[in-house]
Amino acid sequence: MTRERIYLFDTTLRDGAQTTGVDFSLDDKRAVAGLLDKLGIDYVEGGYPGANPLDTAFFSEKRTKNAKFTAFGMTKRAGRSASNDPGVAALLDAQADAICFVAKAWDYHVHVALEISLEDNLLGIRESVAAAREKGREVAVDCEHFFDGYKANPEYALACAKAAFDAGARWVVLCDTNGGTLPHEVAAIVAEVGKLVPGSHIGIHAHDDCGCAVANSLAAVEAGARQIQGTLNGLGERCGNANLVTLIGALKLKDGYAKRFDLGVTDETLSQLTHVSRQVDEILNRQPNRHAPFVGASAFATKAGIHASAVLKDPRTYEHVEPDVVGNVRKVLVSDQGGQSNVLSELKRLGFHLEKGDLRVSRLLDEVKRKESEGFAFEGADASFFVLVKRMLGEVPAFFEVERFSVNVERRYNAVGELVTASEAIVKVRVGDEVLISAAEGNGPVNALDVALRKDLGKYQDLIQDLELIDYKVRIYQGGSDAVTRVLIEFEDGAGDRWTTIGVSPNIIDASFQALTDSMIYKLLKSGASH
Ligand SMILES: CC(=O)SCCNC(=O)CCNC(=O)[C@H](O)C(C)(C)COP(=O)(O)OP(=O)(O)OC[C@H]1O[C@@H](n2cnc3c(N)ncnc32)[C@H](O)[C@@H]1OP(=O)(O)O
Ligand SMILES: CC(=O)C(=O)O
Repeated sequence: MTRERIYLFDTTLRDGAQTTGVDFSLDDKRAVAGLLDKLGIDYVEGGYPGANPLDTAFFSEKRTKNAKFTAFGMTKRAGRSASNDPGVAALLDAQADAICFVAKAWDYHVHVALEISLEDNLLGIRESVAAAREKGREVAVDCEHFFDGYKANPEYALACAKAAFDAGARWVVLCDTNGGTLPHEVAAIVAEVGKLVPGSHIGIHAHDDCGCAVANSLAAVEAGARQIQGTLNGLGERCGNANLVTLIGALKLKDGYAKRFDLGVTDETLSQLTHVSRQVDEILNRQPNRHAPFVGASAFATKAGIHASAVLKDPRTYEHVEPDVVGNVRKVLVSDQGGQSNVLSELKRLGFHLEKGDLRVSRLLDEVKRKESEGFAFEGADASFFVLVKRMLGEVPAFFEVERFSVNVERRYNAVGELVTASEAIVKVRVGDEVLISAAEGNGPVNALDVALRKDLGKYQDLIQDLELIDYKVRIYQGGSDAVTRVLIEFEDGAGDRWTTIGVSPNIIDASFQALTDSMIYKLLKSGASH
């Protein structure tokens, strides 16, 4: 069977920039374009030259090596020629391989938003496409609101698509701009367009307002479309766009597609998918979605005991694809939902050699379940689990003992009426026969406690010197008067290793203290320190 090509068109840097809370700098844009280029995306839409200085600057040079670098903008305004339209001029001036025009395809929008005649809108499409073709650019036309427009006035929506194609657009992209269309409607409407415009020239641009953007994109492919527009991690206006990361996973790995279609994304670059997805979140300072298909930290994490038992026998029992093909990893979590298989798997990963049936394994499982009922959650605190196992095995030396600590938090106005906040901590630790007292100030009580605790650990001081507190998370575990605070603290050491510990207490400082001391003990164990 000959395989057809599906072209991927990324609009992270344009529609993705329309996401609430997302602001790309020029460097961010460069970095994202580089990631997309390496991944094998066919078109990288870099933004809207002329709309703002940053996007105009981004188009001062071509930013991709392999992908077609694409400039986005609207068709010419009515009442002037394309050559006299500053918006079209900015697009033609851009150092881009391709231009993607947005054009109205819903008669209602032409009347209400543009306030022009239906014929003038068609003229705008034709003349804008022709102007770009004359300058040697490849052209795509995003037919805005195509599906809503088709439902309201199919003849006019089709006339817009046909006008774009006849004027020389390589791609006529059908947009579900408001994201309200369902897969069966997309399939039927794309098939109708296919009677006028060959499927090899039809694209789909789906928004996710019904949670159907990926399904709609696949439905369009089934109906003949051969270009898919989307964004990394589903960024985009309102609820976002079709998530290209998910689509790449489906198109590359699902039999129905992988056998029929080729993509620019190779098997090798597919293994970078998780990295690319997380890198974009890193660039944007966003928390990655743990539950993202294919690439989320939980996408191959097994928590339930019955699942874990089967996964350890054969991962295919609960996994639809292998995690490493997309650069992700399998994880079996230890929690109150798990059984001995979960614990054994985690023990093996951490380097402990205990067998199923060993009484220590069931004792450990009982202890995990008991502690989780108090509010602990070990699935996100691997270092605390490690310390717990070592304790159960009697392998934690008495490194140090904290005899007492106190924390003082002050908020006051000074003599000249300025607000002053201060936090101080004092920690008294016994290390062997030595009693050490340290005091420290911090930008908050936990910081002060952390600094005081790590100020002087006597003979262990050198081993904890390189620790850096990376992240601190607090969650109230139960509501009402029984509320307990769960604190998760992430540390990194000089070797670049990161780990997370947990503390639980009705008192936030005490919970933080538990997590801090677990981290010190973990680091000392990791360093091979002895009593
Ligand atoms: C569905 C989408 O996501 S389309 C992409 C939307 N993205 C953006 O809008 C981001 C960048 N946009 C911008 O920076 C600005 O809107 C600009 C620079 C493009 C235009 O700014 P302004 O000239 O101040 O216009 P403004 O944003 O207020 O309104 C848009 C104008 O474009 C017209 N217009 C909208 N779509 C089209 C089109 N496809 N073809 C021709 N004109 C259009 C509107 O009728 C409106 O005209 P009006 O001012 O005569 O009423
Ligand atoms: C073009 C575009 O972003 C849309 O119609 O949603």
